Amino acid sequence: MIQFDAVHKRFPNGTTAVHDLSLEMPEGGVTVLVGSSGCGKTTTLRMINRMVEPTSGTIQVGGKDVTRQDAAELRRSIGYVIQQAGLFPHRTVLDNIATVPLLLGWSRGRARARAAELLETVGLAADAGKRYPHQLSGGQQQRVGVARALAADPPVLLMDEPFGAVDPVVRTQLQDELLRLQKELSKTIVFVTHDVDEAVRLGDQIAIFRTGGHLVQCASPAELLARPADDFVADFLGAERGLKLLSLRTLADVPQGPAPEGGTWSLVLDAADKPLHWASKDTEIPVRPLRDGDSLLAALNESIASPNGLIARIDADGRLTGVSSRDEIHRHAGQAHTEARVSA
Ligand SMILES: Nc1ncnc2c1ncn2[C@@H]1O[C@H](COP(=O)(O)OP(=O)(O)OP(=O)(O)O)[C@@H](O)[C@H]1O
Repeated sequence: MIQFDAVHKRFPNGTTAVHDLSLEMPEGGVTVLVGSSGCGKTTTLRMINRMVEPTSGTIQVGGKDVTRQDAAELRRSIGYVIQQAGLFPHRTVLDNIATVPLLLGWSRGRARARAAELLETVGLAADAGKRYPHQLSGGQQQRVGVARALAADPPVLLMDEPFGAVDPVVRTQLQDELLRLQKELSKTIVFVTHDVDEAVRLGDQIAIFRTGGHLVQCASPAELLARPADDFVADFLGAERGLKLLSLRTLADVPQGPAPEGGTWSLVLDAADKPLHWASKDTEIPVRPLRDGDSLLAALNESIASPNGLIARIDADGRLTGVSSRDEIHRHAGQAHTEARVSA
């Protein structure tokens, strides 16, 4: 666990970057720091590994005051990922990943074997290890950045806008990868972003800051979306925060029935029972079938796009299990909102 107690940071030029911050970041969870530009997110992050020293207050990692530890040693025990990966341009990918293990005194062979293993963990082909950073795409470089941060298996990872410089499709892939990795590794992650959707997707808790380094609210995504503490938080989350809340709920509880027969639209399946499209007498409309783990938001979206308001549901193998109606999805969406408001 990372614990901030009454932490204040004032830079020599008089700027207060962080104001009286008390915050707990739970072990094995993802804490996302969001807020407008200049509100103190990066400063907060960098105080954890002592790249910035607090003016007053205490920060503990795993129960130990960071200011009582050797700064270089502390940094080696905490993974750090930044925007555009920050890789060493003249070292191969493998050597980049092996940096911290080598600093920790591992043998070259062991460090390289670990680096090769991590390449696979972050979804890169083995031959990427021999290349130099500029020979990789932005998304691949970010993956190397994550691998490098994980190399010495640190319990804590600090990630400062790690996916800020890649296009939206790659960004979603990198978020998926991080969620997959986190399921396996359960690191204590502190993640800075400007993007509310990214925060909602990745965070176990989200801390919202406003200018002057003031923490306004820290809560789970569902709690925050259902009960923003004030207008600043509500505005920050955006007008569609109701829809964002639906992105956190799955389709699993929405009932399903058999696909209709004999109506205007019928669902056409292939030989393996996989939905292909909706068909009427003279038109075919594409279908995007959904699984139980897909979100209510995706279901609502698909039910609006569907010509008869029905969505096709499939199992893990892609076979049709049934259909659900727009009304049913709508009813569950409303229920999800009420529950979130009551339990928040
Ligand atoms: N070394 C420094 N000296 C003086 N002021 C600084 C220094 N570093 C940051 N600041 C100021 O402290 C405030 C907080 O900066 P910080 O980088 O933590 O904000 P941020 O929320 O991460 O911003 P962004 O989202 O734009 O990256 C800003 O006003 C910034 O200008």
